[in-house]
Amino acid sequence: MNGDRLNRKSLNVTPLRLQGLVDRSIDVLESLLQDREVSPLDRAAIALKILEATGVNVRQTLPSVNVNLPNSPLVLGGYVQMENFLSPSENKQALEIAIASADQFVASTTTTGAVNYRESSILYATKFPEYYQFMKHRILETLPQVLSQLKHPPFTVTEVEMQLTAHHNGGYYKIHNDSSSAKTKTRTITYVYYFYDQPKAFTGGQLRLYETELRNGVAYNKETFKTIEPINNSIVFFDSRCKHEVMPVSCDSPNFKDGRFTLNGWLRRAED
Ligand SMILES: O=C(O)CCC(=O)C(=O)O
Ligand SMILES: [Fe+2]
Repeated sequence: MNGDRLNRKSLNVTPLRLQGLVDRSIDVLESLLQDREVSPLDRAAIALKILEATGVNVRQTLPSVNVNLPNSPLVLGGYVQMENFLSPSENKQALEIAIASADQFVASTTTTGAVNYRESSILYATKFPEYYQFMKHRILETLPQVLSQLKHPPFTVTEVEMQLTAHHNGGYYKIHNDSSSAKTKTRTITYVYYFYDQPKAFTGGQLRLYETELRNGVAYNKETFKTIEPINNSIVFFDSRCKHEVMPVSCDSPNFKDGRFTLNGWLRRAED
């Protein structure tokens, strides 16, 4: 039906009846807005419609708020990079742990089980409990600043996952995000701390962070990306839903100590 012709006259509605309808409609919307059984996204959509009907331009009024408004998919791609994250001796200690535990690394896998998707080896944090605790505290004390720079809402961290990952000659990790399986969906922020022996013996190994569009909770990477150099003693934080990739590593040295190492992991929130 043509909206212009849908007016009070053509429906033959009295002003009083119309006012009653408007009042009841507002009541329905108001109760939906407060109904916890209605998903936050649906409530946001209702709130947006009401605001738009009242003439408030939300996109103009709240340009810096990182909310997933209907019709405007959330785009991720921001990151925080900090250089000289640890003291020189703490940085050296990470390399010492990696070297001393060289025979305890295991081949990495992916949650989807995809083959030829990733080439690296991992040392689980249970093998370095003291350093895990130390690093966990450093990360948690940095988090408020990181979240504010990422414009990410604060959340309660329920777990800090950590592993020590080594990429040697031919190592890589193709495009993925860190939170798209049932087991990983509460991963919220990814961190990657880079370290290696100097002089640096490898080339490549950059982190590519793709602009990522979230539509109905599914992440799609765009063509555009930022390139992050894995600088010794630097750390990078980003939203775990953001798509990323580790570019191939080339290294002439056959020595384990000459690899590209990371202490990397994820800050988890509680289940919804
Ligand atoms: O090593 C990096 O730069 C990123 C590692 C990564 O993406 C991961 O372990 O999930
Ligand atoms: Fe990742």
